[in-house]
Amino acid sequence: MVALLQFSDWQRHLPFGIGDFGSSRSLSKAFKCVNKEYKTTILSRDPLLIYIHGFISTEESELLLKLGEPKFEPSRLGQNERNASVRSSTSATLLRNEPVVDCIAARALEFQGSAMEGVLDGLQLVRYTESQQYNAHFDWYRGEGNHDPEGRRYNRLTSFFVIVEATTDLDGGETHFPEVIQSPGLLPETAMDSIMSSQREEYPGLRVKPVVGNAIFWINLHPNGTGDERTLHAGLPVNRGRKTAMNIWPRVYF
Ligand SMILES: O=C(O)CCC(=O)C(=O)O
Ligand SMILES: [Fe+2]
Repeated sequence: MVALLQFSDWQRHLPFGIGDFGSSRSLSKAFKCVNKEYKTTILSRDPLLIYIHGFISTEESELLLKLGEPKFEPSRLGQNERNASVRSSTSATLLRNEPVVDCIAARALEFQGSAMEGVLDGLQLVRYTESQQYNAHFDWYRGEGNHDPEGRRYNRLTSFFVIVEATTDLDGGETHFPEVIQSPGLLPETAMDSIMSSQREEYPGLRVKPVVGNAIFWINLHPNGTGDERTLHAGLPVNRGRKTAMNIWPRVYF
């Protein structure tokens, strides 16, 4: 069943949503936010890592690309720093109040259930072309976490990494979790083949292939709020073609 999500439903989830609210001619004004159906596969129990099949529709990915297209600029590390040897991709910040963006944000919060205060970081597209990559890193902040403009302390509780574009010639560009070993018996080989790339000795661990519309979700923090080192991950170099994805990072406040 596909139900229409009312404006008030998803607005209620996003009381303090951050992001760029700047004005735009809403490209996605005619877009209808539906409760999209998707399927899930657990890739790892601990840390929890879930693969989501069909998290966004073709219409949604096309709209996201249209919105992001004019805005790609070299990706940052943290707030302002740039270092192409660590992260050589380009990024485009997506505007909030854009129906397709808010629809996907609401879907992400609904997926994780314990939506806390519904505040999201990210909401940006990240794009890799040939030889571009993002070295192994954590999405969570070390130490005390980060502070919002009101001085409240938070960290990134979870991560959604949603593939928005993967050209037909795309080679490489897997999301690699070197510390995650596939839980024995969790998945049949055949299911794994469609999600994982074949063995690449130089990258042991979990290598998730970029497939348009699908997403990876994981939990960044231990129950006591500290960062889980096992969530270390990288965007492996794209050897050929182009990959574009969307980051969503729901926060937890302390
Ligand atoms: O490109 C990838 O596969 C991962 C990107 C990533 O981890 C990030 O943007 O934080
Ligand atoms: Fe990341």
